[in-house]
Amino acid sequence: MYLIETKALTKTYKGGVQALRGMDLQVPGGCCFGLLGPNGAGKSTLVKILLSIVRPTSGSATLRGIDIGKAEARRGVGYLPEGHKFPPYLTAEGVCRYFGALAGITGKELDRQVHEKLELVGLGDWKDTKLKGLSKGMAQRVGVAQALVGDPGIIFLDEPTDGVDPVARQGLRFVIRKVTEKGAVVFINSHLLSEIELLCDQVAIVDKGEILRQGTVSEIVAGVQGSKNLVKFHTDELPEELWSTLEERGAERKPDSRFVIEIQEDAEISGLIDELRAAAVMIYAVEPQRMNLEDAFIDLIGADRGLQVEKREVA
Ligand SMILES: Nc1ncnc2c1ncn2[C@@H]1O[C@H](COP(=O)(O)OP(=O)(O)OP(=O)(O)O)[C@@H](O)[C@H]1O
Repeated sequence: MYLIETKALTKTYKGGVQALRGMDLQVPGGCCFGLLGPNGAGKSTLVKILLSIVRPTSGSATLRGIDIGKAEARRGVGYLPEGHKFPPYLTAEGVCRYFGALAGITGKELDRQVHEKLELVGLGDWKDTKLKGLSKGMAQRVGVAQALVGDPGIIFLDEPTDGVDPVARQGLRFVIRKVTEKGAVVFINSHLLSEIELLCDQVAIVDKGEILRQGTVSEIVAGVQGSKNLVKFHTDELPEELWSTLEERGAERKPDSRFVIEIQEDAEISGLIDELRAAAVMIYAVEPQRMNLEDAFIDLIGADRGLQVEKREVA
């Protein structure tokens, strides 16, 4: 059973905007799932439908196998909205208590949950501070903590690292991993591709209300049109004769005694190293130049919009 599943989900807003055009999505448990797409792609609409904030026009969706039309589907669901505005007069603890109580948690269990989740996001010492006295990144961590109170099995986080500094961001990655290890799904909406690349086991790229591709980051990156397997070498100056043979095979000189060459298989790297060493050339570094999620995203969205997209240059 998938923890989140949608079938042919569509949404046409009043005025005729088709925000979703038949979305089929399956998200298993124990995974961090990233939803990526440009502005207006339909990401928030999808999350709002799953949380019953917006009604779909057609199609169906389930959370833990329960139809989203039933209130029961939302039991055990945590949510951090984008740009949340929790009352500034509440303390960090107050926010977590408020949302924990709304989820039906009471008494000692609420005390335990609130304490545990604030510690988890590194705000145990700030529990009595009012939100207006916390930095943006700290308030965001309070938002993550409240979404985790009650140990929900499905957690939606909209732009969770917005305003969070790099050290705290790493802390949040640790928190998310801990949660998914226990079998929960963390569903992330983010514009930060590098963050999604670090965090998510599964990614879906959406545009104009449709999923263009879904899979692991490496599966999505492997599908980039015209993606090349490039390797960058950093060596001593090459003898001219050797350079000529490499150039004939498509090698390209780069600054500071570096060159880049396309290979078909990783096994070719050893052969190249042997050739360089046979000519007594010192090798300082060999770096495969992998495409990243941003390249894949730009490639897919560009193709979807009929744009010619320049591939990233290897420096
Ligand atoms: N309440 C609404 N009424 C009419 N149109 C809407 C409404 N909400 C969203 N839309 C439109 O639906 C489309 C999808 O919007 P949505 O907010 O779901 O996209 P998004 O991918 O979350 O975008 P962003 O990254 O900018 O938040 C857009 O064209 C948007 O203008």
